[in-house]
Amino acid sequence: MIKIAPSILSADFARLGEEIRDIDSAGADYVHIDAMDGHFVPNLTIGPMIVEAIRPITKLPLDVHLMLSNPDQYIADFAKAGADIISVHVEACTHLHRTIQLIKEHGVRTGVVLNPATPVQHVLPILQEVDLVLQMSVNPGFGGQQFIPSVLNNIKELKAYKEKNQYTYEIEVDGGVNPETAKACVEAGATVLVAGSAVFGKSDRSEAIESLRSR
Ligand SMILES: O=C(CO)[C@@H](O)[C@H](O)COP(=O)(O)O
Ligand SMILES: [Fe+2]
Repeated sequence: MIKIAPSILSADFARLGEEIRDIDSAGADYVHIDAMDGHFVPNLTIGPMIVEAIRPITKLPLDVHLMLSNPDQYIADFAKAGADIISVHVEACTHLHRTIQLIKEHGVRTGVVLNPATPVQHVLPILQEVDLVLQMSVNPGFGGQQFIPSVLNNIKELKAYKEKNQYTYEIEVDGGVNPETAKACVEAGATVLVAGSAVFGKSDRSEAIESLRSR
C-alpha cells in the first residue's frame, strides 16, 4: 500500500490546525513538514515551535524534512518537538553517519535526502542505517514546481539496491507529485508520495489523496 504524505507547505497557515485535521480524516499516512533555513535553500519556513504546536493535533507520524545547512544543530529541538521521522540532505552533511546516529539517539526514525542531481552512489554507504530515503523530484525550496523525470532512474536504483541487500527503507518522492507523475514514481519503486499542491490545492482532500494512492 502506497503511503501519502501531504506537505503542509501548501496548507493555509492561518488555519494550520484545521488543515491538519482535514488531511488526517481524509486518510493521509504522514504529515510532511518542510523546514527551510534560507541558506541551504532560498526560503524560510517552519521551525521546531510549529512542530510542537502541531503535535497534539494529530496522531499521524510527523515526517520532518530538514533543508538546513547545519542540521545537527537542530535535531534535538525537532525531536523534542515531536518529530517521528527526521530526514537530512546528504548535500548538507559533512559527517552523514554521525548525523544519522544523532537522530537515532533521540529515538527518531532516520531519513536521508538526495537532490535531483545527486547520484545515488553518494548515499549507498548509509542505506543500511536509514529507515527512509527521500528522493527530491524538484530542487528543494518551494512547493508547486514541476516534476523532474530523470529522478525516476534514481528511484529504480534505490529499489534495486534495497532488494539486492534485503533492506527495509521506505522510498519517498517529493516535489511535483500529482496523479500523473505518481504513477511513474510508484512503477519505479516509490513507496511514499509527498504532495503539497496536489492535496492542499484541492478542496476535497479525500479525493485528492485517493487519486494519488490509486493513480
Ligand atoms: O520539500 C519540498 C520543497 O522543497 C516539498 O515537500 C514541497 O512542499 C512539495 O510541494 P509540491 O511540489 O507537492 O507542491
Ligand atoms: Fe519536502
